[in-house]
Amino acid sequence: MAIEFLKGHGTQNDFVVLPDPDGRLDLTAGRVAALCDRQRGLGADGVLRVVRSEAIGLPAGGEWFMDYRNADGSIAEMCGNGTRVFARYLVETGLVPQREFVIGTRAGDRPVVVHPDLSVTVQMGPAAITGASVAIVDGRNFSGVAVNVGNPHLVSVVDEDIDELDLTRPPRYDSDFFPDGVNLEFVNPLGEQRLKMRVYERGVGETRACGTGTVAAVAAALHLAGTDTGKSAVDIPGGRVEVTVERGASTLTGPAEFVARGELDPRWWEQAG
Ligand SMILES: N[C@@H](CCC[C@H](N)C(=O)O)C(=O)O
Repeated sequence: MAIEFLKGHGTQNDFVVLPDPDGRLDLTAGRVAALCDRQRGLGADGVLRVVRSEAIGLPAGGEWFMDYRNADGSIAEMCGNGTRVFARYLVETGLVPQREFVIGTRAGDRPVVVHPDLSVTVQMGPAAITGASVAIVDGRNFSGVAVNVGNPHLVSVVDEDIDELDLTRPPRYDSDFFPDGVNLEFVNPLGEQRLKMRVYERGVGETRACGTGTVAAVAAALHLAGTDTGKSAVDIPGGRVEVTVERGASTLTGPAEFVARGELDPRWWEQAG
């Protein structure tokens, strides 16, 4: 069986997209890790399997389910940048005839709009403040706001330039507070309605963007300012996204790009399993 793939990214958070409408692929953690490996595979921060919701018996309001996996093979509830890439794929291939529709994810249904310039807005659901904790980078403590955007985040707004932080090694965090792991964001406010952010993603490492992370960052910054409603541009190493947060809802708008498409070598796929 030929296995098609596409390579795409959202603000340089990059993904291997695997079209699998009928849910036939045996997508093991080993295969995901091999696909995402930048030396022995295609290289990516994660895998987006495009599967019909009914084909895998998962509850979803939309016809299509985004089966997202992190580069280490672990499963995550949600991926904001991936949802934009996923939405553009469905529209450009004609699998979805309209530009406003719903994508199923493990965090729930996510309505999307694919704009004429092919940027995408995702309704990201609630960004819930769940407490406070600490991230430790290079032995230094950074207090943070815990935010759940379907997946867990800890956002530290820091005084020093985030470009100076050494994120080559995993920051530490309180695993009692985050028993399933956490995505760690470090943020500099850049004035009115603008933030700069770096992220160390659960299951991946430092990435050039994280959509759920940018929503968490804006929600945390608003929370620290004593409010729960607002909007902000967020500059990440891979570009810029726009985020709105209100009570019980949030949106993420940004680009979605495709780089390549091809077929996996079936022998490589077998060995990778
Ligand atoms: N890059 C994604 C988030 C992917 C999942 C995350 N690493 C997790 O484990 O929760 C995004 O754009 O939101």
